[in-house]
This record gives sequence, structure tokens and C-alpha cells, in this order.
Amino acid sequence: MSLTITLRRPDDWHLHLRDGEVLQTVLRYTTRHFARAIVMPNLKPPVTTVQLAREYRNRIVAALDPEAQFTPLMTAYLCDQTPAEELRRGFEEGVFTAVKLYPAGATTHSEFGVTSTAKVARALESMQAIGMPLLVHGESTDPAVDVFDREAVFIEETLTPLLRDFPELKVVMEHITTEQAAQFVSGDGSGRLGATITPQHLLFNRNALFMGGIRPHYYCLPVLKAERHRLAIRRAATSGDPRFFVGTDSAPHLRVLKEAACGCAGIFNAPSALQSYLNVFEEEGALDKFEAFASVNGANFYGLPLNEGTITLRKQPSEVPEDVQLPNCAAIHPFLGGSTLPWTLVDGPSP
Ligand SMILES: NC(=O)N[C@@H](CC(=O)O)C(=O)O
Ligand SMILES: [Zn+2]
Ligand SMILES: [Zn+2]
Repeated sequence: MSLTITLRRPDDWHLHLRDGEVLQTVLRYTTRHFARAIVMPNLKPPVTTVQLAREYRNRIVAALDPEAQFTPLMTAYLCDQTPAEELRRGFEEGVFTAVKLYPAGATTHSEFGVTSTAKVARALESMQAIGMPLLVHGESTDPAVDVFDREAVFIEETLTPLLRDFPELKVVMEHITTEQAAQFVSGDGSGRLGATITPQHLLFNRNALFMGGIRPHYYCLPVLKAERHRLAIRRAATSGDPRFFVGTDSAPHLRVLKEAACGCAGIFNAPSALQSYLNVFEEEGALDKFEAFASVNGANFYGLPLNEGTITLRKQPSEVPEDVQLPNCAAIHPFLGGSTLPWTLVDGPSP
């Protein structure tokens, strides 16, 4: 009898579902494993208002398979001009769970993002007062900063002053990738700072981008880092520290848009994310810490109840599809597509 592990249903605290046919195609890969997800607002145009978020949530719910048990948790895309009142109203009406801060130009569809913390100070004050979390893509946008240093520079130049100026604001550093970020979060004594970690940053270092040629399907932002950083975030994820939790950053882009002269940043990892995380915890001898990372820490950070159901995975190989097809014949290549994972989902809500 092979090893099995049963855990409380997990949540994904950082997810891109996109819209239209892509949404219809990718949603089931998340709902198969995860009970809830923090849905990122970087659509085109971005989800900046309560009305847009309500409509987007309705489209997600309409795209669910009838038997899926899944709750999308919506976020507001913060712009320099976003009225504090719009965020507060969305939070109080149960539409917005959190606010997403993209430094303008830092990543995919971030062009309407924030140009300086000062511009959004009133919004942040109001969020601090009502306990509404701020989720940050933490990378410097200074073009003079080396691409591998952008997270560390953001921590020094932007995040540290922001946390000082808003001492009660709940903040999640999304998709951390560096030793500096792991240390910054675990060294924080204020109890209002958390961090998500993706499967790709736990599994690969930056060499993966150049294995015998350029590998666009390993390209995401923040970009993969050197081995010492990968080891640091593996230690953080598997440490049992409640400030670290799952956030897959599953970010689908069409294959043709990634395999291009200027390929998009983002990795579609929803089909393999949970098994990938589990594999990391097994390799680190930390299976006993897995449920906290996947199913407890994030909910506690957000002040949400833990999920009731369970899922079971077995130590048994499973294939990741080479491609996921859209109705119009376009394809999305999933993370680890065409390879075999050591774990298989054996019991959970059907996809
Ligand atoms: N992670 C990525 O490389 N891309 C994300 C945006 C983001 O999370 O920064 C996307 O929307 O494609
Ligand atoms: Zn990001
Ligand atoms: Zn993301």
C-alpha cells in the first residue's frame, strides 16, 4: 500500500484566473484542489471598482463546474487615483477581500499600478483602519536595478518605510523569491506581515531558464533566483512559521505568447501546484508541516474560517498534460507539462 496523505482542503492565496475562454479552461485545475483562492485583479482593463469585481466574480461562479465547491475571493487593483471609499465599500459589502498593489510597470498588466506610496497614502490609511489587507508585488521598478536584485531593493526602499508609516496595516509580500524576503518576513515581530511562496521558486533556481537554450515556460516575475535563495525560501516554507503560506501565482498565458521574441511573464502551474508543494515538503522531511502551509496559515492570516472538507493524495505517479487546449485551438503549456509528478490526487471534490 503506497503512502497517502489526507489534509484539510487547501486554499490558493495568489491566483490569476484571467477571463473569457481562458477562465473557462483553467478554472477546473484550481477547483480540483483548492477550496478558495485570492483572485488577482490584473485583467485588461483591471478590476478597479466594486462593480467590476462583482461582475468578474459572477463570471467566475458561472464558469464553475456544477459540482465544484469553490469560493473566489476578489481583490481590488490599486491605482494612484483609487478612492479610499471605493475600497472600504467593497470590503464592507463582502466583495473585496484585499487590495493588490502593483508598482507601475513591475509585471504583467501592471501599467495602471501605483507610481509612489505617497499617492495611495489615504487609501492605505483607510485600509489600515478597517483591517483590509494589502497584497504587494514587491519589486523595484527602477530600471537601473539589476533584475535579480529588485525584490531586495523593494524591501529596503519601499516596503520598510511603508510598514513604518502604516504600523497596523496587514501586508502580504506575494511570491517571495529571496533570502532577504524570507528573513524580512520571519524577522518581523508585528504579526501583520505574511508571505506567499510559489511552487516554481521552491523547485527551480535561475539555471532552469537556460537549460541548453532559453526556456520561456520557466519565466515569471519575480524571476527565478540563485540556488541560495531557493534554499532559503524552502526553509521558510517548510519551517512551520505561520507567516508563510501557499500562493501558486498560477498565471496562464497562451503558448504562442510565451514562445515569442518578447515572451510574457507568468507560469500556469495550477495542474501541478499542490503536488509540487507536497513533493518539496517530503524532500525536506517536513510532511508534518504541510497542512499548516497549505490549509491553515493563510486562512488564519486573513481571519477566515478553515475549510471543512479534506483531500487525499497518494504517492503514485501522475502525468501533467503537455498542453491544455482552448476551444479555439490555442494552447497553454502548464508548468512541468509532459512530465510525471510523484503524487496523485485520489480523493477530493471532483473537478
Ligand atoms: N507572475 C508573473 O510572472 N505574472 C503574473 C503577474 C504577477 O503575479 O506578477 C501574470 O499576471 O501573468
Ligand atoms: Zn506579481
Ligand atoms: Zn501573480
